[in-house]
This record gives sequence, structure tokens and C-alpha cells, in this order.
Amino acid sequence: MAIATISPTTGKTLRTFNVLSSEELERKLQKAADTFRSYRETSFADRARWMRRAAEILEVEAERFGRMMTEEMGKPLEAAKAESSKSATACRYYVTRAEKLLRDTPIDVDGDTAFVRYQPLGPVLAIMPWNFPFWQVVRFAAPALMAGNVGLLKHASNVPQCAIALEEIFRTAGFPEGAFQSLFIETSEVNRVIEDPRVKAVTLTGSEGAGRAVGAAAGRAIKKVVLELGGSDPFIVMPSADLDKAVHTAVSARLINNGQSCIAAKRFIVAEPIAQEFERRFVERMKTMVVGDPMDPKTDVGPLATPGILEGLHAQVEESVKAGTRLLLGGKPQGGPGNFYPPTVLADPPPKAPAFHDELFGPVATLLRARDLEHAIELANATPFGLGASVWTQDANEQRRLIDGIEAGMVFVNALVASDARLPFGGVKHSGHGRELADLGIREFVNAKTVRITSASGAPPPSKHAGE
Ligand SMILES: O=CCCC(=O)O
Repeated sequence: MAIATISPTTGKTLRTFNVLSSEELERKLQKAADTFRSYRETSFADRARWMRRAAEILEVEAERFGRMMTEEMGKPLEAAKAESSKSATACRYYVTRAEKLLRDTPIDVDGDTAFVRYQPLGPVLAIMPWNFPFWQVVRFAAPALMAGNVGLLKHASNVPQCAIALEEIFRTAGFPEGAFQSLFIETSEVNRVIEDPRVKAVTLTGSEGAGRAVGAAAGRAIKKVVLELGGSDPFIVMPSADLDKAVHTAVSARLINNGQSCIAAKRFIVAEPIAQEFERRFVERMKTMVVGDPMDPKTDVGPLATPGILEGLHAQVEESVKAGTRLLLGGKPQGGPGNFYPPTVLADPPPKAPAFHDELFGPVATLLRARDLEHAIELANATPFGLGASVWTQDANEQRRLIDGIEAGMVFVNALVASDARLPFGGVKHSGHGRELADLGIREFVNAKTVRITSASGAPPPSKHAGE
């Protein structure tokens, strides 16, 4: 796919960009390695000052960055502006906590001095998606840079202006030239970068297929990798739930980001006694959602990011219906310019239908009925994915059982699954491994070095940095 801004609203190509030549890529990789040598020696105070400034830029320029995101990938403008401001929260989270989170951890071993020291790894390659083109990048970059690593960004080819803006933000904030660079390379070049000895680790947010390819390449090169992949998140509603609140949240959870979020609820598993009422209210509310120009403040659901995503989604809907799934709403692309797909509701898919086991990346909800709590958990776990789960019940025993029984990296009770700088984020099964954000996120790309000193004096040599 060419590196270009192609409006998902009109289908028009607005700007194209050249890929890096081999020599240009080589210069950038060398720059990353050279910068790392001096950058790792900078103090937490300096890094924090630059990161605080990055947060300010993200907030002050939220309108400009929001328009850029909406133009390139089609999310409603208000959500895009909010994404820029939310990215600032990740910067600030690590401004105030990085030093403490990376302080030596003392360990008591038979009277010896022992501790774990956290040291940066080096240049980290981040392969990032278009769906949250700022947030996904910043939530990698903020902890990685605060830990003393340098970043190399291979962004999705349909959000090049966002990639350029992110590099500018970190440079303008004061980070040294080369601490965060964007690489305009084809997907076919990614393996070369992963294999390059100057690159020390890889993080990917993307599809299951991309996860397999990147994970295999990182494995061959024996490099640390974090994979944040897809999800087919369940949204379980039990009879004691506040039905009104559950229905409202369910619709928002499905349509967030035009339905293109890894943690969007995709399968709504509702207990039999309330299933019919939930279905009626859910379909009614989905019908009221306004599809249109994402720059228009009245729009709830903008276009899908690319024609390919629209085609793939529609094929999954058609195949599900052919397999015996009930179609309750929508189900056909809108036609005309732009990649518009209406809010769509499917119900009772048989296990062979894509709506039962695959991730549907767009505004298509699947309703399933559960006989009881154990059946709800069985249905929730019946996909290869395990990212997030939203569960709705007032019953404490049911809450406990759901928290324990669901195979997922995150369970939210009576709430929408949402990322937050303070909470670890990631999945299990085919949703990937490793964690982003919070304390666990900053420890992914460090060498946790074990030190044991057996001596009469026992005093540890002082660290050059407070946190190392
Ligand atoms: O698409 C996955 C990430 C969504 C989020 O972090 O809110």
C-alpha cells in the first residue's frame, strides 16, 4: 500500500509520500544507535521536562491534530481531538512516575546486598496502526523514552501526516534529534529493521496476522517483542444489570471509533430472561446513530478507514447471514463515495459463522443468548481472542465468577472497557502478549538486571541515574 493520505470520506488521494531509500533508512538507524549512546545518559529530570512539554503540545494543538486524524482515518472530529488530549495523559503519567517505577528494587538474600536495576535496551521499533494514530504511538513512546530508550516508528501507511506530526512533537518538546524518528518504509522492509543489530526490541499493535509475522521475525532475531493484537471482546449482561445503562454503554462500546477498536465490544452475550428486551432496545438505539461526514459534529459514525476494510467487513456479514445468522439491522455498504457502513446488528450466529468466532472491525454487533452464567462464560471464551471483557451484573458472586472465568487480559465490571494510562493494557491468547501503560508498560523495554554483592562492606555502587 502506498504511503498516502486518502480521504475515507471522499475516496480522494490528498497527499502522497516517498518511501525512504536504502541509504536514508541506514542513516536513520545509525542515528538512532548514536543518539541512544548519549540519550541513555540523560537524567530523569531532563526527560521529564521534555515529556511535559510534549504533553502541552498535544493539548494545545488538539484541534490541529484532531483534524489531521479525522482527515486521514475518518474518526469523528470530537473523538480525534479527545485522542490528542488523552495522549497527553500518558506523557504526564510517566513524567511523574518513571523515575520511581525504575528505581532499583532491593531484594533480601541471606544478608547480601541484592537488587534489580532497570536499564534501557536501545532503539525500539514500534509498528503502529491507524485506528488510534496518536494514542497508540504515544503510549509506546512515553514510557520507552522516559526509560532511556529511543523510538523508531513504522506507522500505518494511511496516516503519514500523523507520523510526521508525532516526530515533530517530540523534537519540538526538546528530545534530542534522533530520539524519536518516523520511518516511511514498506511493510516488506520491516523484517530488515527487526533483524538489524542496532534495533533491540519491537512492539506491534495490529492484526493477528501482523502479530504472527512480527513475532516470528523478532523470534528469529531473538529480540523482545510486545504484541497488542485484535479482540472479539464479549459484553455480558446478566438479569441483575441496570439494563438502561447496559444498553447505552453497549451501543457506545460497539460504535467507538466507527467500530474500529481492538477493545470495542463485539459480541453481546445476554442472559435468556432479558435477551429479548435487550435486543429490542439495542436495535432501537443503533438505529438512531447518525452516519456521515466525520468533520460534522452531528455524526456518530464516520467512514471506515479504507475500502479494503469495508469489503472485508461486508464479506464477514454476508458469510454470517448465509451461515444462518439473523440480520436485524443494516448489513449493506451505503454506496457512493467514501467507505460508509451502517450500524448493523446480527443475532444468534452458528459457531461456523465469522460473527461467532472472528473479529468484526466495524460497526457490526453480534447478539448471543446465554442459558446461565456458565454458558455466558463459555460463549465469551469461545473465540481465539482474549483482550477485554465488559460484564454487567450487580451480583457479587457472579462478578467474582466472571472475573476468574473469562480468558482475557482485562475485565471491566459494569463499565466500558477503556484504556487509561494508569491501568495495564494487553491481552492473552491470539490477542497478544506483554502489557502497555502503567507500571507494567514501562518495564517491558528495560533490562531488569539482577545484582548480588557478596562482600564485607555490602554497599552497592551508586547508580549514575536515580532510577538506574
Ligand atoms: O485498538 C485498540 C486500542 C484502543 C484503546 O487503547 O483505546
